[in-house]
Amino acid sequence: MKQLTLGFIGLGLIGGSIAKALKAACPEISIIAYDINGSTLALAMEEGIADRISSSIDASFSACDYIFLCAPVSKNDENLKVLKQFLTPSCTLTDVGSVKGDIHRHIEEAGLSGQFIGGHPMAGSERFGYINSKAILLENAYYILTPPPCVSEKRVEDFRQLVTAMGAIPLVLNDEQHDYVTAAVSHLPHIIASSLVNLVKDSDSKDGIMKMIAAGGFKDITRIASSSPDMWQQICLTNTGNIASLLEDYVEALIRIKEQLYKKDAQFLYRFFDEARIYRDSFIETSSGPIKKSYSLTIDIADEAGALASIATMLALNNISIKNIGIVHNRELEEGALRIEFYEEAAIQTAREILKSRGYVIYEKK
Ligand SMILES: NC(=O)c1ccc[n+]([C@@H]2O[C@H](COP(=O)([O-])OP(=O)(O)OC[C@H]3O[C@@H](n4cnc5c(N)ncnc54)[C@H](O)[C@@H]3O)[C@@H](O)[C@H]2O)c1
Ligand SMILES: O=C(O)C(=O)C[C@]1(C(=O)O)C=C[C@@H](O)C=C1
Repeated sequence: MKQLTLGFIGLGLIGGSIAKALKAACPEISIIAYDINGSTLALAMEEGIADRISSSIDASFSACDYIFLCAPVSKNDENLKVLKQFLTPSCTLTDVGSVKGDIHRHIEEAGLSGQFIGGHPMAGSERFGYINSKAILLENAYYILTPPPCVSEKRVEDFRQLVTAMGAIPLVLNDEQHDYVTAAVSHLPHIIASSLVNLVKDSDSKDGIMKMIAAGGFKDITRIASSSPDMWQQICLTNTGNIASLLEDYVEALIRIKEQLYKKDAQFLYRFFDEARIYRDSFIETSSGPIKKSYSLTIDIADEAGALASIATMLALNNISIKNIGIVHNRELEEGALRIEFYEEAAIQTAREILKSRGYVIYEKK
């Protein structure tokens, strides 16, 4: 890949992950970054991810072959107004927003459709900020591209190659298709997760027994309820029509289930769970899709001060990044159990060896 210059306006979870993935794949790439958070920029420089940082959107962005708009969606519009004067015609402008209709409208109003390709990596996390960004976040994730019809095929093809270099899988859709499908598989699920958490919060007893015993099922389906409320507020305010329409279908489906539940309709209930099981299982078979394998193990730890810290330190000293770590309360073991999740296969393998050599008993799901 020719020596490209990339600009990032906003270098948080997604901007940071893209920058890290591209820098790892093509170290010759040069990156200019602007973010309102000065410490983010300083860290990106220190880590060698940014080659230049800017305290504003200025003429340094004129050198860019690609500019990624990765600030929160409401800020992208303001940034675009300032950036426009520094854009050269050859530069491809892209964004990473979770909703595409709005940005496409703003780009058209700005007369920039010919050099814009909407982008949306279907990968993320409930965490945010540069500090949580990881090159691996994009690996094998679908990365949706929404080029306006007037964009040249060459520009789309070049951008596809850049997305492939990140380790992601490019998929071209139009902005309307994008907003409908993501409403179904991303936006509505976030509303469902948060409403379920709120239901449990409102139904729990004073001593929080529901919260205490909530196990894998509840935690699996509600992880995303920990996501940024700012981001999800923006998504709901910009993809309102699609989300509301799917929400209506979903409410109707829930009402049907409630009716059959009262009727104790055994056949309906079996079919309901069975159809969902078959369809859900078919997702896992698409192994290169965005559903990532989870690399986690559970170990026994003594119930004593510092036990968790010493394991975290031991792994950090061996350059192993931990994705998640926490005490597991819902298992039969007598002592405490610690579940550790890693980002990749190589990390779990090394961790397994280190922990075994220190005498830890390891449990892993087959
Ligand atoms: N989080 C996810 O799971 C996910 C996944 C795919 C796409 N997205 C989309 O990516 C976009 C960014 O989300 P994120 O998760 O990276 O958020 P983030 O909060 O991690 O990052 C946003 C970054 O923008 C910076 N910023 C804020 N205001 C700014 C401004 N006016 N100018 C320049 N920088 C500014 C922040 O300091 C931060 O570093 C959102 O539009 C979101 O829809 C998020
Ligand atoms: O994995 C998560 O935490 C996510 O919520 C990621 C997720 C999604 O819904 O799948 C969230 C929003 C994005 O626009 C794309 C991906």
